[in-house]
Amino acid sequence: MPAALPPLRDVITRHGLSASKALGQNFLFDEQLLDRIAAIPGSLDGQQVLEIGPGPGGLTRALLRAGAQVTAIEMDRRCLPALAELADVFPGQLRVIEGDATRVDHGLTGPFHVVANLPYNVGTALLVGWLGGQDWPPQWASLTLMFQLEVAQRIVAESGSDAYGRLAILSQWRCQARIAMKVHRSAFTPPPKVMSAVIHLSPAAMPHGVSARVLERVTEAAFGQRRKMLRQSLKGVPGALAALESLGIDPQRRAETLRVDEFVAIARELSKAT
Ligand SMILES: C[S@@+](CC[C@H](N)C(=O)[O-])C[C@H]1O[C@@H](n2cnc3c(N)ncnc32)[C@H](O)[C@@H]1O
Repeated sequence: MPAALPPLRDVITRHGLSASKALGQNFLFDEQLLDRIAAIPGSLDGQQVLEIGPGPGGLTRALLRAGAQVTAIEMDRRCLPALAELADVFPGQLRVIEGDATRVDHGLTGPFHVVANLPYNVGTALLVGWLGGQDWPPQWASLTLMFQLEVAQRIVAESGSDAYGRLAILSQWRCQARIAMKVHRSAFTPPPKVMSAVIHLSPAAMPHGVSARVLERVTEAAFGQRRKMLRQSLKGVPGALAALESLGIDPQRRAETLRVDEFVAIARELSKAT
């Protein structure tokens, strides 16, 4: 059992880690809450975990306590001494990479879980990156990510709702996506203006014969003009109107009324031609 760790507030004070707004820093100090987040992917004992933005290491501690082998990417070099202390307490379990997670290579091979209290300014871009690409199943075994509640609701939204759009389709067409936990703004230091939620995604079977790139193109066009009828919004996508006709999808419908499987069917028709 590792030595007792100092309270996170002391770590912040000792290392002078005043929260930077530019780096999206809202820290979590409640260790019970952090342990509950680390438990969302299931047992992490001996599993590889990629953490983005460990900051002073609150969530990192919880992952290490759960027995994970953690690779953590942090952009703020002020946090590195605090993370080095954590690495000493959990020998051989923590590897820290200094850099921008949207650019650096994590170097992980084999399946890994992603667990992160993401910086809000880069969270959606990272998620879209993890969800993309033709290779499926992906390298990651699950994604457990903190988002603003409003973004989390867009990820799990069903067709017909205001939150439904591109992010819902990219998240749901070959993943199981759910909101695992809502987190009150007061849990963070400093508290952000909005509520948060942890989403959990795990890879599901990839629908047959569908190009991920084509699906992305179709959803981008359809939701680029979400209030317009499909016959208007999809006009610029070659073959899309013919695909609607052959699938019996009324071109007078609007994007937000189409279910995920209907978007997948359109992309499959178009993928035949590419
Ligand atoms: C919301 S804070 C979370 C901190 C800590 N994980 C916690 O739960 O208390 C986001 C963290 O991501 C870091 N960060 C911001 N942009 C980053 C980027 N592009 N790549 C890596 N880390 C980044 C920030 O410095 C900060 O430590």
